[in-house]
Amino acid sequence: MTDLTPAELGRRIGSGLLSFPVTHFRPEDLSFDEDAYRANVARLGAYEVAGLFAAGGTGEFFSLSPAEVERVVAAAVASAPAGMPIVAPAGYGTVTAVEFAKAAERAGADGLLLFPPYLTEASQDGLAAHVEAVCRATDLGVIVYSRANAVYAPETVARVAERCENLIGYKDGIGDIDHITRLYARMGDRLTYIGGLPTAETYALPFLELGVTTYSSALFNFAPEFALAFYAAVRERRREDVLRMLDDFVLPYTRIRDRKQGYAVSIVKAGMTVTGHPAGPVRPPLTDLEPEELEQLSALIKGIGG
Ligand SMILES: O=C([O-])C(=O)C[C@H](O)[C@@H](O)C(=O)[O-]
Repeated sequence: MTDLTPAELGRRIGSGLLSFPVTHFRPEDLSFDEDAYRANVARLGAYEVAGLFAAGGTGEFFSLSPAEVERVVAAAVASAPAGMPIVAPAGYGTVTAVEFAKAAERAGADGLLLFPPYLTEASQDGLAAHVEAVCRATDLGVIVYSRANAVYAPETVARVAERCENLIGYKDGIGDIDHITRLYARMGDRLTYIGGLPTAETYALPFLELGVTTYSSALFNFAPEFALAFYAAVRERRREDVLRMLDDFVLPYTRIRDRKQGYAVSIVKAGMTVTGHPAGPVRPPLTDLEPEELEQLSALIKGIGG
């Protein structure tokens, strides 16, 4: 059971960089490689991060069965250093999302990241009911991931936050300045705001001015020192340093990422391979990088000392 109240969890995760570990699969049959996953969580947990989001988007939540998600979250809880907040995923339709919330509690997680419902579009009233049902089913702090078919209007977030104290965070996967400004102006420090666009470093500095104090770093998986140095430069508003690191590494990296749909995750697993921390292939429907893309990535990573 978590020691953190939802409000404490919100403060903790807003105070530092967020780790979104990949999920390890065995090359021969794509089964979950728990030993390798645990070793990686222990390795990443030794760095100064504010929270670890197990089986998130980068952790291929969408390719795991509910039983696997629970196993991955329990493995993260068992292998991260004591006191590291662990956030578990919930997703798909409302009934399934509630089941994920229960499973997260069983597995010992400290909070929940609520992914968009599967497939269908929904009205703002429907989205509000979806989030409220999940919040009411758990004592854990809940962060909504606003993206794709679940873009939460500021009024919707405010309405649910008023009814559910454990709605503590808003993760943005849209990048609409107007939207974030309206939300922050309305909710201020009642929520923690997380940048959650692919390769979130790209937007970190301008987002900080909008109240978004942290972001989900997928790069942190294979370049933890670089990711932490980047985060420090953002928080200290060292603009020149941020721009240099964007130009040297982050933006060329996104050019490889943009070659195919789904590469935002595949390129992270490729980064693990080229830095000597293999996490296995991605599961379908994602596809792995081509050999020549792997070489380009390797050269880029060498350029930042990785
Ligand atoms: O759920 C997730 O893994 C994400 O939100 C996506 C990434 O961590 C994203 O922010 C990134 O690629 O930096």
